[in-house]
Amino acid sequence: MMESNILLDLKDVNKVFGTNHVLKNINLQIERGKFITFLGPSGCGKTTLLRSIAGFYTIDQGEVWIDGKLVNDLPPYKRGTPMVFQEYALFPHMTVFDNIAYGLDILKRPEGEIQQRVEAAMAQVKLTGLEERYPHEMSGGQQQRVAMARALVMNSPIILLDEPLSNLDAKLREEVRVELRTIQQELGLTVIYVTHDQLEALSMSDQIVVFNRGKIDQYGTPHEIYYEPRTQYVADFIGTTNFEDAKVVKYEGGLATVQYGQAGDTVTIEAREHLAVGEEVILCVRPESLRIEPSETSDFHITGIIKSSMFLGEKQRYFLVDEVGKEWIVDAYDIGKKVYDGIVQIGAAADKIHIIKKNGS
Ligand SMILES: Nc1ncnc2c1ncn2[C@@H]1O[C@H](COP(=O)(O)OP(=O)(O)OP(=O)(O)O)[C@@H](O)[C@H]1O
Repeated sequence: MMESNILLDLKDVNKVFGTNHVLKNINLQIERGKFITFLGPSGCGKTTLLRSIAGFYTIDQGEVWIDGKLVNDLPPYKRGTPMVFQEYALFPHMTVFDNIAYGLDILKRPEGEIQQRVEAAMAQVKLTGLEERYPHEMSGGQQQRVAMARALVMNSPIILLDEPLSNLDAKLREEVRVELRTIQQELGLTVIYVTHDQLEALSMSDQIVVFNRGKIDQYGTPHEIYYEPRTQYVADFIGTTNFEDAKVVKYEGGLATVQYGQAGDTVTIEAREHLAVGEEVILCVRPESLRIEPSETSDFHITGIIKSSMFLGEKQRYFLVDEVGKEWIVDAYDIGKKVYDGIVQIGAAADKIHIIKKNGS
């Protein structure tokens, strides 16, 4: 029989704490060898789902399948889904070797087997030779490798990481991020990573699951999540987006002509979902897709006054207030800190505008 590529299959998973319905009909399939991120603000249910997969919580309804097996009734240690927490939860008083051997010790595996498996795991994460070190004698990146080795030694099909980098400073975080992604790719591991940090999610993942109050709003590649958000919630949560209400006046062959703004201007945009004439939609435009004083007539344009600007290192961010008093954010990368006086136009090409259905979220 061919091995299925789906390693984790969640079917209609529901979890309730008292009167708090924390997970609402979660359906999700995760492929082998992928780096998956659960992304969303605090309290949206990411950790609850991770713990439900690991078996620390019993779900109220639904099914959790791991590697073709229904695991609803299995305790955590029989699921093969170790979790790595903040600061990797290494035991500070134990050597690296003992930290990695811990899970096998608990299972009372024979000495020789433990020795051999720990050495193999240490070689996989390139830590051979550091067996006798203590966690505090290692860099953040090395500690992350120990945490991974601890999961690898158990031959786990999935490794679950709950905000493992949240206590590190910005520079170390970035270093460890790269480290983690490298190990995952080199060893073809399946990793589920929980974070509320969108940059972390965008930069590390094969697929991102965006949570919105206990539901999945979108499951897609970082590129899809960023450029083709399915709901206003996703567009708003990931990066910065300008929104404009519009109405569909024509829809034909996947092209929607929409009317927007005070003067009733129109723009024709490729639409991924079927739209009806008369339907209310929201246009999403990223700050980097807008130009101030666009040289040629752009497909989409807004008139207003630049109220302020902000230096952000690689770019200058401008805040424009349009004719109805709404604020627009425009990022300029190439013009230095130019001062604009009086009425200006900002514009974007039609292919930089994304349409979302108004009832999307
Ligand atoms: N053991 C528990 N008992 C009761 N309520 C809980 C428990 N664990 C979580 N909750 C509640 O479930 C909801 C989701 O919490 P969860 O920790 O899953 O969110 P999260 O998205 O991981 O957020 P954070 O990033 O803050 O951990 C919250 O309202 C929380 O208060």
